[in-house]
Order: sequence, then C-alpha cells, then structure tokens
Amino acid sequence: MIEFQNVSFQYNDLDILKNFHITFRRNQISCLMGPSGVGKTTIANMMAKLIFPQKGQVTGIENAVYSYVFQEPRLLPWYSVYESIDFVLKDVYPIQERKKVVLKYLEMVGLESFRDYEPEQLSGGMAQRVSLARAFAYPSNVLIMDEPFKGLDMKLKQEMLSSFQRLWTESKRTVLFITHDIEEAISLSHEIYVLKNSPVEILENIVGVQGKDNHLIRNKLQNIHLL
Ligand SMILES: Nc1ncnc2c1ncn2[C@@H]1O[C@H](COP(=O)(O)OP(=O)(O)OP(=O)(O)O)[C@@H](O)[C@H]1O
Repeated sequence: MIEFQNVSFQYNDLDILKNFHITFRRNQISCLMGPSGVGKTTIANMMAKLIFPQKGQVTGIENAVYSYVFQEPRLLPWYSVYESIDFVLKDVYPIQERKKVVLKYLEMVGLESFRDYEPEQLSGGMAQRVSLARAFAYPSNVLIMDEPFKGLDMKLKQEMLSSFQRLWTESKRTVLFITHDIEEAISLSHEIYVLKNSPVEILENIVGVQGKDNHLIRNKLQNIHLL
C-alpha cells in the first residue's frame, strides 16, 4: 500500500496539502477526481517523487519504479513506433528479449503492423496506444496516468479503455489514474477518490467500484457536481 501520512505541501505559501492522508492499494487502480486546481497532479507528482512532502511522509514508494501516460502521447518524433518502446527498454533487457517484449505490447494494443510508422503518421488514438504500450512494456510497478484519454472521441476512448484493461490484466501494477470523466473512472477503477477544497480534502471515497452497481456510483458522482 502507498500511504500519504499527514502530508503538508505548499506552493508559494498556498497550502495545497495540509495534514493530508490518503492510501492507494498495491496493484489496484485508484482514481483521483475533483475540480481543476484541487491538487490531483500535486499528489501524483509526490507519489512519483518529483516533489516531496514539506511535512509528513509518503510510505510504500521506497522501491517504486514508475511509468507514465499523459494526455499527450509524448513520443519522440525521430523514433518509429517500434523504436519508441524499444528505446525505454534499452537498459532493461538484452536485445533478443527486448524484441519479444516490444512486439508483445505492440500486439496487445493492435499496432504490430504499424511498427515502422513515424509518430507524425499516426492518428492521435494510435499515438496514445503507443504511449500506453510503452508504459506497460517498461517493468514499472507504479503507473501514473494523468488524464490519458482526454480529448479522444467516444469510439477512440472506448478502444483505449479496452487496450488499457487488456494491458493491466496481463501486467498488473499500482495505477494512479487522474480523470474528470465519470465513465472512465467507473469503467477502469477499483477505488475512486473525489477531492475538494484548498487545502485538499477527500469528499468521497468509493471502494470496490468494479463489484458495485454502476448506476449507483454514476448517480453519486453526478450528484457531487464534480467537474
Ligand atoms: N509549480 C507550481 N508552482 C506554483 N503553484 C503551483 C505549481 N503547480 C501547481 N500549482 C498550484 O497548485 C494547485 C494544485 O495544482 P494541481 O496541478 O495539483 O491541480 P489539479 O487538481 O491537478 O488540476 P487540473 O485538474 O487542472 O490538472 C493549483 O492551485 C496550482 O495553481
């Protein structure tokens, strides 16, 4: 379990987190929702050790190895689809094994026949699928996804959600998933935190999402006037 214990953090004297406590279960998908500016990315950055608590501590990340998916695919323009994934595995696997891993993950996102394409030849959804495959191919144990499906149309989003589910089922890890989209949250997460206020507080914590009635959760989230 990853646990924020009494964590305080300020930007320029502004309290973003104050004696804040939250937990994230290992190998589960935890979702952060809540209004813009509430502190979701700050929590993700702290989990990723990009920033550190000014008071309190975050436990359970001592041996964390991270991968990320952002709203933009962040592919390097001079690498092909294959090389985009191969590149991050260079120091991880010897060449023969690396090849198997790259091809396995490309196949899982349905892009094996596009392996030689350059990023500029890909649609937005394809590029984002490369970025998902890259994040899962890398042997991380914590995956941080900051609004990864934002801006995709419904059909592409559905494809991405399916790709994500396939990847995560095959290669489980602890996922921190930030979204403003109720349907995404319900379809992927095991646990949803709705955040509010400044400094941030947990307004609602819904556990066991996958085993619950979607309508009830949807209604509850809609009623909180999230977003
Ligand atoms: N580097 C920074 N310097 C100063 N203030 C910052 C910095 N990064 C974030 N903030 C402030 O911290 C607060 C929380 O920001 P954060 O990005 O964590 O919110 P968020 O919930 O992820 O928002 P969004 O949904 O818009 O991405 C905001 O008020 C923001 O302006």
